[in-house]
Amino acid sequence: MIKTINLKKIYKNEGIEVPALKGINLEIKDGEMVSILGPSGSGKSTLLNCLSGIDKPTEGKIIINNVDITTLKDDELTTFRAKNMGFIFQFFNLIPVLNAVENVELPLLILGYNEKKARKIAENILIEVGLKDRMKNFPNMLSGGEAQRVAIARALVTKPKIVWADEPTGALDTKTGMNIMNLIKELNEKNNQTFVIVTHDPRITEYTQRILKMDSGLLFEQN
Ligand SMILES: Nc1ncnc2c1ncn2[C@@H]1O[C@H](COP(=O)(O)OP(=O)(O)OP(=O)(O)O)[C@@H](O)[C@H]1O
Repeated sequence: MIKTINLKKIYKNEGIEVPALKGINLEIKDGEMVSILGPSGSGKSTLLNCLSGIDKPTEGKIIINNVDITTLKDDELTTFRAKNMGFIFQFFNLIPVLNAVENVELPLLILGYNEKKARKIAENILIEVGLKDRMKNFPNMLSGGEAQRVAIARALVTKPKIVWADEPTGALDTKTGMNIMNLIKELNEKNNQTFVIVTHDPRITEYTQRILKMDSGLLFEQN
């Protein structure tokens, strides 16, 4: 379970304070697929960055699988994230000098899997996302939809309990975006992983079980 207690984030820049999160209390159950919807500047990315340990909150607790991640030391947090979390970004964030299968196997190599085993697992997951014939393509030889499938495969390859997605369809045309959402939904149902998807696009929320609406650093829940 993911739980926050009175989560606050205040950015401080040259003496100016910007309160981006003003006390967020949320609970997301294991296996849930949730969207966080809100206008530009409402704090969605800040919330996702705090929940996923990319950024540190100013105040409050973030409890993930019974661990308050705000109390972890940097190296403990890095290990916790590598073991428990996967990330999907708007612009895919693939490594340009690695081909598709090399991008996907990288998280496994970082976790210490041997090369043969990592390659096999990466190939299987690329088949699962429909990219059997694109394994050796470099990112610049993939369409946007294919690149996002590779990124999804990379996010899921370590079988994380939680997958964070920041505008996963933001750089794609509508049809490709909907295909990606169908794939994410299918994987969520099959693997019972928690998906938290940040978006400003209400169409994306139709794929999720629950919508958490944000405005001005606060959360308004909707079922
Ligand atoms: N590094 C920063 N320093 C100062 N203020 C920041 C910083 N990052 C974000 N903010 C401010 O915090 C608020 C929330 O920003 P955030 O990026 O979380 O919103 P968002 O809902 O994700 O917006 P968008 O949909 O446009 O990405 C905004 O007012 C923004 O200007």
